[in-house]
Amino acid sequence: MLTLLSQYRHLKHVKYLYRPLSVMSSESRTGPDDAKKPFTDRFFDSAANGNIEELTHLLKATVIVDERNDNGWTGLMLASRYGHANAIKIFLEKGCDVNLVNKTGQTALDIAQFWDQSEATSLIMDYVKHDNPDKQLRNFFSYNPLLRCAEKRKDTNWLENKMREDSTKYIAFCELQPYVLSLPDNKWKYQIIRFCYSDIQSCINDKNLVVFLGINKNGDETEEQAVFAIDVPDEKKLKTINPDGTLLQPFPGSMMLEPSEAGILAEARTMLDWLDRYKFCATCGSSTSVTEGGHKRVCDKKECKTNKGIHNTCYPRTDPSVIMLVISLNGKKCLLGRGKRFPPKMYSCLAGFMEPGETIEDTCRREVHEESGIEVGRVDYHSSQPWPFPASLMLGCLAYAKTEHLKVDEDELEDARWFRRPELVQMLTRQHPEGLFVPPEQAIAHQIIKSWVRKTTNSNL
Ligand SMILES: NC(=O)C1=CN([C@@H]2O[C@H](COP(=O)(O)OP(=O)(O)OC[C@H]3O[C@@H](n4cnc5c(N)ncnc54)[C@H](O)[C@@H]3O)[C@@H](O)[C@H]2O)C=CC1
Ligand SMILES: [Mg+2]
Ligand SMILES: [Mg+2]
Ligand SMILES: [Mg+2]
Ligand SMILES: [Zn+2]
Repeated sequence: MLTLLSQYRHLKHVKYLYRPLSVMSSESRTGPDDAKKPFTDRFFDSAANGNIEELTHLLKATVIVDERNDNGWTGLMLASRYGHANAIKIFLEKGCDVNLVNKTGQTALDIAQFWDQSEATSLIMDYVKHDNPDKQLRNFFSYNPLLRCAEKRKDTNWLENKMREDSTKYIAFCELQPYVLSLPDNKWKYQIIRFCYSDIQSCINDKNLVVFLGINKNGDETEEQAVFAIDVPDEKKLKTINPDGTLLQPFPGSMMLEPSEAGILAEARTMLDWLDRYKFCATCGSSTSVTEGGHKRVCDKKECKTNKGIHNTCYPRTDPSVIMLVISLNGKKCLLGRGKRFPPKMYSCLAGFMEPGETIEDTCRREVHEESGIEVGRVDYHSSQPWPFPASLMLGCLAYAKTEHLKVDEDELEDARWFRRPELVQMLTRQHPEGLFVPPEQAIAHQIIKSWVRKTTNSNL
């Protein structure tokens, strides 16, 4: 009964977010005034009314497919609400983003299901399942477009020739910060500068750290553009080659790269950091030499144990860490904490490094208990994210609490609190009355929170 009531409250709430023309007076629906309406109003009306002709016309040049109204509704959401299958097909063909949520945290699929629009529901479900396997959530820093071509790393001749080829590109780092150009009036504010061998030649010497990142396939099978990362300790050298460049700070700088650029940064930064930190053999303390295009360090002492058999100390590190959204016993709240070094008013998922011999699930249980005193039962995997500061792999999970009483670890956290769903929506959309917010969409924490908010839209206010 309680669930039914809460669904009904929710229904009223959603219903009045958008009033389509079908519930407005007939005068406003047609007539000469219609043409004078702003394009976006006409766009939302045509989506809600299933006016295919107008929709197709507006989408041709005037309105973007993912345009949103004041309540965060897209055309796809409106077409789904009123079950206009033909309009939905147009949006899907145009490549709209089915993952967007409105200000109450609902996707178009949530809306179609909630309003029992079965054709709309199956159209969107089929699209997500079959037509678009790539639509599975991918986190920022994971869109590296390069083919790593690990088999080429041992081919010294190939690598040496590639390093000098005209088509080869270098991205340069100084103190682990990439050298970038700023892009005015662009959503992604920076682009990593690509240098040719002739540009960067003067910076290459025996001491430079250079990593073969991979091949950029340009569609043409014969043209294989290799991409290398190079550490140039002196920024002035880079300035003389390209005076317009600047070094990009990790935060928030790297969040302002296009996702594919951030993917390349993730590989390059972690590799250069590892090469720089692990100069000596971890087993015998001797010096080491870089091989395999920067992907391996071998001990210079022939008799060293690491030169017999395979040793993980010769290879780059990845430190697995868990990051989890803890869900309360009744499924209506979730737990977020404030790390001591967080920006003021930011709350995020709890996180922690894995320890040897632990499963992902056990690390989640241990870290949540250490940091908040909460006991966790079931743990479900969500998604992962490379986090190149310096070498973490974030394993995102949903963790279901067995207790609710908080005992915050004051060494690590400044605060930890249970938040209800409507408050999370405000935090995700930066509309919280106290100004509280969660990390930006580039962080896996944001994506885990958002997907929980979406999934629980209809049943758990
Ligand atoms: N992508 C994202 O949304 C987020 C990423 N993170 C990352 O998750 C990672 C783990 O989170 P924390 O809460 O800091 O972990 P944590 O809760 O395990 O505590 C950190 C402490 O663990 C120890 N530690 C154990 N193994 C370590 C290792 N391999 N490297 C460094 N310190 C280690 C150190 O004493 C350190 O101070 C961090 O790298 C952090 O940057 C954290 C929150 C959000
Ligand atoms: Mg932690
Ligand atoms: Mg911890
Ligand atoms: Mg820990
Ligand atoms: Zn050694």
